[in-house]
Amino acid sequence: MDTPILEMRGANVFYGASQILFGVNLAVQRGQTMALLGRNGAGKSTTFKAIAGIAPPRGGQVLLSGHPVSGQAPYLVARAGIGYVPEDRQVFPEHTVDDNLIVAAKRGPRGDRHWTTERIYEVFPILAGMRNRMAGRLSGGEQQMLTIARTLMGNPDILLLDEPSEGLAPIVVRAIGDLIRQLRDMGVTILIAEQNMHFCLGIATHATVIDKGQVVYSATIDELRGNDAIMQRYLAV
Ligand SMILES: Nc1ncnc2c1ncn2[C@@H]1O[C@H](COP(=O)(O)OP(=O)(O)OP(=O)(O)O)[C@@H](O)[C@H]1O
Repeated sequence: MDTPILEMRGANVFYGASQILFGVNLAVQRGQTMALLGRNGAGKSTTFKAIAGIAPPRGGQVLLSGHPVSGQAPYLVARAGIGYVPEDRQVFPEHTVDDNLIVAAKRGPRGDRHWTTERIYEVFPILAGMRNRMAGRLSGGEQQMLTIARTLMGNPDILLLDEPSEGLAPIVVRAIGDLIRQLRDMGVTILIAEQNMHFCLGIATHATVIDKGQVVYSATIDELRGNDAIMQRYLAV
């Protein structure tokens, strides 16, 4: 197998004295859409924070294309190629959609500039029609699209999406799902944390299941779909 774009090896993460992650291993290959699934409180967001450098592991490593990034400040991790979209949608509310995108524009880790505002507007036509609108006036779903678009403007090697469907109406969840599928089909490498397994079944190529801070299963999405025992036990379907 090729060197994974993103690898977490034996990560132990603590908040103060409480250990939250216990030796988490995770590997995402180029072009995969990996779902990190688990119940509320299982440790999905903490895994993302550990990767992004916000909650650095006390043991273990995070590697990007084989190079260690753990221990680096979050802005350096971002610059190395990890595009993290946190759960709370962070847009600049008093700035236009266009400005939100422009301020996020950055060459990728190897100087590539694949994502431009023009390219974003082709892939996110809904944002194109709102380019002069204040971001704070967008709906929750539109803000979610804008945060994903802004992160792509940094030309990352991998996109980390933390619960992109959370708090959105079913029709909006479908639109976000279509968008992520489109990015997947364009070859964008994605790691997506979700409680909503059904959302991920139609999007992801691979799945890793986390429970009480430990990885309990990792396989292709089709294998997960055929494994009732895992779904019943850890995903409460
Ligand atoms: N800042 C913090 N301080 C202490 N404990 C925390 C903190 N943030 C999260 N936790 C605890 O860590 C555990 C894992 O939380 P985490 O947010 O990673 O789970 P999650 O799988 O992302 O769930 P959710 O879907 O609720 O976000 C939970 O028990 C949570 O209460």
